Amino acid sequence: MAKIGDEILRVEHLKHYFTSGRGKKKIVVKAVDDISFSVYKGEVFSLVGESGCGKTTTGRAIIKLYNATGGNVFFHGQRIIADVREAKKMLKAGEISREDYKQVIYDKKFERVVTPEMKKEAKALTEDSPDVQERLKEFNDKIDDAKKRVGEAELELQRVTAEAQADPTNKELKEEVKKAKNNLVSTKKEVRLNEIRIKRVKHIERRRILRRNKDLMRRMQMIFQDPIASLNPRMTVKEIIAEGLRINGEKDEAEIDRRVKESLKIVGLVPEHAARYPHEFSGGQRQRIGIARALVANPSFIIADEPISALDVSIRAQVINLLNDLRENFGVTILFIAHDLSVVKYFSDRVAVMYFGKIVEIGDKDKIFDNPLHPYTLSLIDSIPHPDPLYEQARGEIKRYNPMKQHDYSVEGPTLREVEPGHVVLCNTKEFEEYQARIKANKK
Ligand SMILES: Nc1ncnc2c1ncn2[C@@H]1O[C@H](COP(=O)(O)OP(=O)(O)OP(=O)(O)O)[C@@H](O)[C@H]1O
Repeated sequence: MAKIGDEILRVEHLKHYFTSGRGKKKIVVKAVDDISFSVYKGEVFSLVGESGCGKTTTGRAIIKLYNATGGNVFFHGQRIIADVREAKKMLKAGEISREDYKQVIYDKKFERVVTPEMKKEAKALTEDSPDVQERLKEFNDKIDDAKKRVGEAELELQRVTAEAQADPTNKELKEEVKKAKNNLVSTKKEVRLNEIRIKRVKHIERRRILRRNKDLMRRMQMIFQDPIASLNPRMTVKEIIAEGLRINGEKDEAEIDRRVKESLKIVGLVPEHAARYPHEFSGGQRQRIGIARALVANPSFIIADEPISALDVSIRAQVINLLNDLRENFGVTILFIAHDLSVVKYFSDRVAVMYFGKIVEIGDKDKIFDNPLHPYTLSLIDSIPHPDPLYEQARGEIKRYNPMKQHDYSVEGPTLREVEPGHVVLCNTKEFEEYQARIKANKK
C-alpha cells in the first residue's frame, strides 16, 4: 500500500448550482450543496452515491471545468477556488481580518487566471501584488524626483539661454547653455528609464503569476467516464496526448515525442500506437489513451470520473490495476468517482458517501463498509449484490433509504460530526449519541 501523507486537496463548503429559466420559471438544481472534505497524498479517496447525487459535478468544479457557485478549494496549500461573497460576509461579522479578506480577493484573481482572460487577470493581479506595489512605489518616487529636476533643468536652461542671447560673445555662457541642455536630456532619460523599469517589473510579475498558476493546475488532471466521447476522433493518439504539453508551452518536438512514448508505455500501449486514431482501439485501450493523456503532464492528483463504467466487465480490472500501479509507482493521489461499490471497496482508502448534493458520511473504507452509520450508507451497502446466489435469495428486500421516515429534524437539523476518529456522519445530537453507542457496542 502506498504511504499516505499530507493533505493535497481541501474542499471547503463547495457549492455548485445549475440554474435554468428566469423569473417565476427559474429552476435551481443544487447539484453540490455545501460539501467539505480533504484528500491526502497517495490515497484513493472515493466519492460514491447513486446517479445524479452530484459526484461528477463535484469533480468538475474542483478541476474548474465548472465555475463553482461557492466555497473554497485548496490544492497543494494554494487556494484555487475562492469564495469572495462568503469572505465579505465573514469580514462584516468580524470573523476574519481585513488581511485575510484581501488574501481571498487575491486568490480569486489567481483562480480566474486559468480562464481565457488569463493575461488580463494576471495584469490586474500584478498591480495588486504587495511586492510589486513596493517596487513600483520606489520607481515612481524616482520618477517624481527626476520630473521635479526636469522642471528645474528647464528653468535653468531658459535662464542661461536668455543670458547667452544677451551676451552672444561670452564663451562661458555658451558653455553653460550646453551643460544645461545636457543636464535636461539626462534628467529626462532618468524619468524614461524608471518608466521602463516599472513596465519590466509588471511584466516579470505577470509572467510569474501565469507560470505559477499553470504549473499548479497542470498537476491536477482528469480521466473521463466515456473514453469515446472524450478523445477527439480527428486527432492521432500522439496529438491527443501531446496537446496538454503544447498548451503548456512545450515546443521541443523530440521532448514531446519522448514524453508521449513514455506515457504510452506506462499505460501498457506501444510507441507504434501513437500514429493511429482513437477508433482503431478497443474501449479499454481508449481509456488507457485517456490515462496517458492525463499522465503526460506528470500530475500529482488525478480525478477519475467513473473511469471503468463504460468499459466491458472483462477489462475493468485491468484499468483499475493500472490506476493502482500509478499510485504505487508514482505516488499519484486519486479522487475516484464511482457508483460500483465492489470496485470502491477493493480500490479505496477512504470513502465519502453523497446523497442529493450533500455528503452524509466519510470514513476509512473499512468503517464505511463494515460499520456504516448513516441510514443512506446502510441502504447503499445493502444493495451491493452478493456473489453467492443462495445468499441473494435469502436476504429478501433491500432496505430503501427514506429520509422523511428515518430522521426527525423538526427540532434540530443535521451537521457533519466526527463520531470516531476519521469517521464523520451527517447527524443531529440525538443521532450522534445513537451512532456513538452503536460504535461502542460493536467494539465489545
Ligand atoms: N449541465 C447541467 N445542467 C443542469 N443540471 C445538471 C447539469 N449537469 C448535472 N445536472 C444535474 O445535477 C445533478 C447532479 O448531477 P451529476 O452528474 O453531478 O451526478 P452524478 O452523481 O455524477 O451522476 P452520474 O453517476 O449519473 O454521473 C443531477 O440532478 C443532474 O441532473
